[in-house]
Amino acid sequence: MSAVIQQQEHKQPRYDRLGNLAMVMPLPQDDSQDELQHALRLSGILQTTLDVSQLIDIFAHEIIRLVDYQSISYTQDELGIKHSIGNSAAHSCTYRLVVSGETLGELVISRRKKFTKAETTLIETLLCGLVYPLRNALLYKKAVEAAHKDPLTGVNNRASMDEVIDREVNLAIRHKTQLSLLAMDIDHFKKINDNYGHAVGDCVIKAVAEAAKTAIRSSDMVFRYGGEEFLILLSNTDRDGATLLAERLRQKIEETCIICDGTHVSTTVSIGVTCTQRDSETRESLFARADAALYEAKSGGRNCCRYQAAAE
Ligand SMILES: Nc1nc2c(ncn2[C@@H]2O[C@H](COP(=O)(O)OP(=O)(O)OP(=O)(O)O)[C@@H](O)[C@H]2O)c(=O)[nH]1
Repeated sequence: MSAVIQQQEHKQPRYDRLGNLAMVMPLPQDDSQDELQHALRLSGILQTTLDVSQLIDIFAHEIIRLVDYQSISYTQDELGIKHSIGNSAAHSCTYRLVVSGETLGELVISRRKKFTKAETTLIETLLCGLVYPLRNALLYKKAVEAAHKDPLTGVNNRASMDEVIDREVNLAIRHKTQLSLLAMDIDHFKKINDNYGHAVGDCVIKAVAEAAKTAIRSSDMVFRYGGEEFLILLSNTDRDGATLLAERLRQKIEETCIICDGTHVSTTVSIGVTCTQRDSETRESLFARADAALYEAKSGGRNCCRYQAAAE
């Protein structure tokens, strides 16, 4: 196994106090104008997208003409971004990208041959062309995520459900697969608020969301649809699969001891289940059946799951 040699570790590009691009990195006396031109040109090309992965792809594609490398990988932990191009090699330069005190992530460039001083200087100058477009792309990604996420639980919000449901129903009809919908509601949640206070109520909502997130596959989606109501969309899942998952989730929540600021709380949920059955299926028909099934579960004593099929 070959050792990875950190040729530059956690090297941060420097900026003047105004964040002036031309002043970002100290340029060598020779060829400095050329390098600056490359960075400015690169920056212009990179301004054309707000997609982080695409940005790294363009950066990688552009710099290969100037610096030979085997791989480039970019990681941004906060947004869970990991994007790699090529296979990593023995020698690497690692850069922690920082703008105005804000960390944008880490970029690693590697190759079999050691990088020369002139090459690392060039890479650092080129990175100046990347950081501002990258910061804009990350800000955009954060804003888009915030618009689609419920701030309390981190799961998708109602607006997000409204955006995806039609597409998912249409896909299921077109591909003749089954889409299942679970409507899950916390039982007697008002009592939890009344007995323990809203902070504990919020903590219970978070715990239920977490249980739902961990119970589903990565292709499935959880949405907080109302105060203590969640919708779960299961693609490629038929009645048997959906009722099995619903029952497993119900049991898991029943068995979980939720600890909120030292207070131990237990709770249960009722779940209504339905799935797409015919080509005329719409979001309205699916929602109506999931709702009716949830109502049946509530009136059937709560802490249970019910399935509602489409009328013949
Ligand atoms: N803590 C907290 N409470 C919320 C939130 N959203 C809604 N609620 C409360 O959730 C409660 C829901 O009460 P109900 O609709 O009567 O339902 P329930 O008590 O769960 O009764 P069943 O659904 O019939 O089992 C209300 O008291 C709302 O104020 C929230 O974000 N946080």
